[in-house]
Amino acid sequence: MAMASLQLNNAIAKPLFMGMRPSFPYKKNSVGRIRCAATTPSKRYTITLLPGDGIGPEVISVATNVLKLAASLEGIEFDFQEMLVGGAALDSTGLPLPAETLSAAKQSDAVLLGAIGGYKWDKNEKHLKPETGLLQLRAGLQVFANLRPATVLPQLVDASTLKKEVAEGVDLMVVRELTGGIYFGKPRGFSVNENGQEIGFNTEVYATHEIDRIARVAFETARKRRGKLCSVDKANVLEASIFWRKRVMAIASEYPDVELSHMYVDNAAMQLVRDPKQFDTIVTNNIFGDILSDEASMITGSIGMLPSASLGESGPGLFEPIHGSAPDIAGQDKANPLATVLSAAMLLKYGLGEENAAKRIEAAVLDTLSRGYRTGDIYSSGNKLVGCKEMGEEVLKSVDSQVPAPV
Ligand SMILES: NC(=O)C1=CN([C@@H]2O[C@H](COP(=O)(O)OP(=O)(O)OC[C@H]3O[C@@H](n4cnc5c(N)ncnc54)[C@H](O)[C@@H]3O)[C@@H](O)[C@H]2O)C=CC1
Ligand SMILES: CC(C)CC(=O)C(=O)O
Ligand SMILES: [Mg+2]
Repeated sequence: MAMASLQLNNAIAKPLFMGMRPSFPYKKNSVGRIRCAATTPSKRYTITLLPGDGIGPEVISVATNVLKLAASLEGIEFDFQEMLVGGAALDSTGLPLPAETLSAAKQSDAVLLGAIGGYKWDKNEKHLKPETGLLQLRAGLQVFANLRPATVLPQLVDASTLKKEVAEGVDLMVVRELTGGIYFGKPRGFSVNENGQEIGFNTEVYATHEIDRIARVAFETARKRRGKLCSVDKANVLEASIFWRKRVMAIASEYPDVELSHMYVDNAAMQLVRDPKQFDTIVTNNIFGDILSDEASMITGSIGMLPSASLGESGPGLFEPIHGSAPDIAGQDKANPLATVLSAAMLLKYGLGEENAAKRIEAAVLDTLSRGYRTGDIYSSGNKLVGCKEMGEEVLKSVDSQVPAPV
């Protein structure tokens, strides 16, 4: 648990995911030409692995190998404990988040998750859905700040669905509130209204402290980036958004150096594809952040490229790709593992404070892409089409061959 309580401070004290920026100063070299000398292992961390469902186990297997190798080159060792979550946990234990999984996660230094969910469990009652297990995990770890960086890598400009001149150079960060809002609000449920009609309902609710703490994370994040924060809400319609905006404006007085703007979520969805370069840091609630980050991922080429870090005030962070279990491609070796590999880099950097090992992974991903390897979701002609496993093997080769990144 050594570094765990430092996570949020660490995350907001440093430029978030600067390593993904095209200007990242790493030394690219041909695979196999240079072999880094391993240092003597001196640090040991416990990592809880939660592969989950669908493509989850495929991408976790790749990311774990990359994590191990990159860390070992920095003298870091891991004790991995693999636990059940989601549909896999339901099938084995009858619960989407068994108590022993949460307990193991809480006691570890960081948690790396693949994805949960699948057709098999879609008709389950709410409390027996894989998704409920994920929400319980996030709430149980109290990881309220979900950082989702969307960076268009120079190697992948052609993979973007947007025109080159629109996509090129995009580097934004979505700061999503993760443990409140409509995904958790009460009352919720099914009922019958006064006309005898069946209804389903949820509640979007935020308390002062929930908005204040995510706003502070977002202001700190923006301060370390390009100093611009856009708060996205629906304050023209929703009381919860009117309150959100009021609190964000109140917290803004603590950050006079950060330029704050506000945008309605429908406009934000449109602006993201019209002119994404206008955004630096976006702060928004749980559901809007979920949706807008999926949209932002496509600017970068694929949802298979976007990592995330979920951090709290103390305790281990949760690191996961932003995508789901992709049942349509599960078990076919088609998944892009890079979002999970990059989530492992975020784990090292923000979860453990092991920035050099994180840089090794980020540099290896860039190197692998520079060498032309592409999974189907980011493929464009002239490149080498590979599956999930082969992409993982190529990233490992790049990790193995890198000059250590500068501190
Ligand atoms: N954090 C999590 O574990 C999440 C779980 N889910 C769950 O996942 C299941 C499927 O949900 P969907 O709405 O289909 O979202 P999804 O993100 O799983 O898939 C959407 C589309 O993107 C593709 N895709 C996703 N990840 C990819 C990757 N790494 N490489 C290549 N292609 C990739 C899929 O093949 C699919 O066509 C559902 O049960 C859902 O509840 C959804 C989102 C997040
Ligand atoms: C599966 C949901 C619980 C959440 C989701 O889609 C996400 O966090 O990206
Ligand atoms: Mg989502």
